[in-house]
Amino acid sequence: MTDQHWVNLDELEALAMKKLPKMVWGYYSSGSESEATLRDNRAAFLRYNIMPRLMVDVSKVDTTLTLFGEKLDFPLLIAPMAYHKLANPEGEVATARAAAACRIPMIQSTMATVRKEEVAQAAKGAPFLMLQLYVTKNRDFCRNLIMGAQKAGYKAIAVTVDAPRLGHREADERDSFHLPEGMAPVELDSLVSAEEHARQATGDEPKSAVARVFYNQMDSALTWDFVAWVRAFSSMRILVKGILSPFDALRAVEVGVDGIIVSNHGGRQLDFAPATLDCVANIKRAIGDTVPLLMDGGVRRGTDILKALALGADAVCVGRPILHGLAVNGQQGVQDVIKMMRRDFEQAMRLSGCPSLKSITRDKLLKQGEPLSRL
Ligand SMILES: Cc1cc2nc3c(=O)[nH]c(=O)nc-3n(C[C@H](O)[C@H](O)[C@H](O)COP(=O)(O)O)c2cc1C
Ligand SMILES: CCCCCCC(=O)C(=O)O
Repeated sequence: MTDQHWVNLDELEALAMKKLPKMVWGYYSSGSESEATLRDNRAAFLRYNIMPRLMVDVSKVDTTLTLFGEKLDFPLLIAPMAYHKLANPEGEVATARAAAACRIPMIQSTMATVRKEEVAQAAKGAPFLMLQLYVTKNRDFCRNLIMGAQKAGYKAIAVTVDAPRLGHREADERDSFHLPEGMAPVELDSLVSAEEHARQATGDEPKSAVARVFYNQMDSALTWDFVAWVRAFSSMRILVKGILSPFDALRAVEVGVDGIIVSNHGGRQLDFAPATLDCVANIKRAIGDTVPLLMDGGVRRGTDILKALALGADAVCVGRPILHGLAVNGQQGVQDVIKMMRRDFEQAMRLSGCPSLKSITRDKLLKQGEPLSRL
C-alpha cells in the first residue's frame, strides 16, 4: 500500500495516521471518553444485512436526488469539520474544490481555517454550501456570521445543537491539543486571538485549547427559540445537527427548521449516546416527509449509504475520511474518497437490485436477530 494506492477507507485511514503528527491524529480520530459511541457508529452498520432482489434491470442506476432545490449526483455531503489546514496547507480550499469537482455539497465548519468567502469561491460548481454554526454567547457576532454566509452565497446554516460543552476527548487532554502558531479558525478572529488557540493550558484550565476556547465562547444556554431569532433576520435555510431523539426531531420541525441532521458528532460528544444509524428509522417515523433527513457517523462503505437510506435518510454526510484524503493527497485525495464512495454505492445498488434511490426500502434490510421470515 503506497501513498497513492489504497483500496478502501480503512487503508486510507492507516496512511493518514502515519502521515499526521500525533497531536493532530489524536484530535481527528478520537471520540469522547471511552469511545463507546464512536465504536458503535461503525458497529451499527454491521448489525444490518442486505437481502438482494434479483432479475431487476440494473443496467442503469440512478443515484441523483434533489436537495433544497439543487440536484446532487449522489446522496452524500461533506460533514463540517474544524481545522482542515491541520491536514493540508490548502485546508478547506482543497476540500471545497473537491466538492465542486465531484458535484456534492460541503458543510463548512464555523472553525474553518479558511474564510467562508474564499471557500465559496473554491466551491463554485458544487450544488451548494452550508455553514455549520456554533452559537456564540456574543449574539452580534453570531448574527454577523450568518449574514456574512448569506451574502457569500451559502444556502443554509446547520446549527450544531449537541455541544453545550465540548465532549471530553482524552487524547486532546493528554497531548494538550493546540493549534500551531499562525493557524487559527479565521471566522472567529474578532472574538479570539490566534495566540489563544495556540496557547498551552496553564493551571486548572482544560488542557485542550479547543475545549478551553469552546467553553469561553460558545453558548451553553442555547434553546429552540434560537430558530425564530435567526428567522427574524435571515432568509437562509436552517438545519439542526446533532439530533438523536425523535422528540427533539419533532420539536425541531415544530419550530420550523428546514432539515435535520441525525448525528452524535462522530462519537465526540456524549459517550454512550446511541449509534446514529440506530436513530434514523425512529426519527423518520416521527417526522415523516416534513423536512429532509440527513445522517452522519461511521459511513465508510457504499453499503452503509444504502443502509442509511433504507432506514429513512435522504442523504448521508461523511466526516473523518475526508480529512484522511486531504492529509494523504490534498484535493485529489478528497476526490478519491468521494469517487470511491460513489462507485461502491452504485455497486451496492446494482447488487441488491435497487435501480433508483426510491427503490432502496426498509424491506431490503435484515437486522441482526430478525428472522428471515420478516422479509
Ligand atoms: C476532527 C473533527 C472535527 C469536527 N468539527 C466539527 C465542527 O466544527 N462542527 C460540527 O458540527 N461537527 C464537527 N465534527 C463532527 C462531524 O461534523 C460529523 O458529525 C462526524 O465527524 C461524522 O462522523 P464520521 O467522522 O464518523 O463520518 C467534527 C468531527 C471531527 C472528526
Ligand atoms: C472553539 C473550538 C471548537 C472546535 C470544535 C470542533 C468540533 O466540533 C470537534 O468535534 O472537534
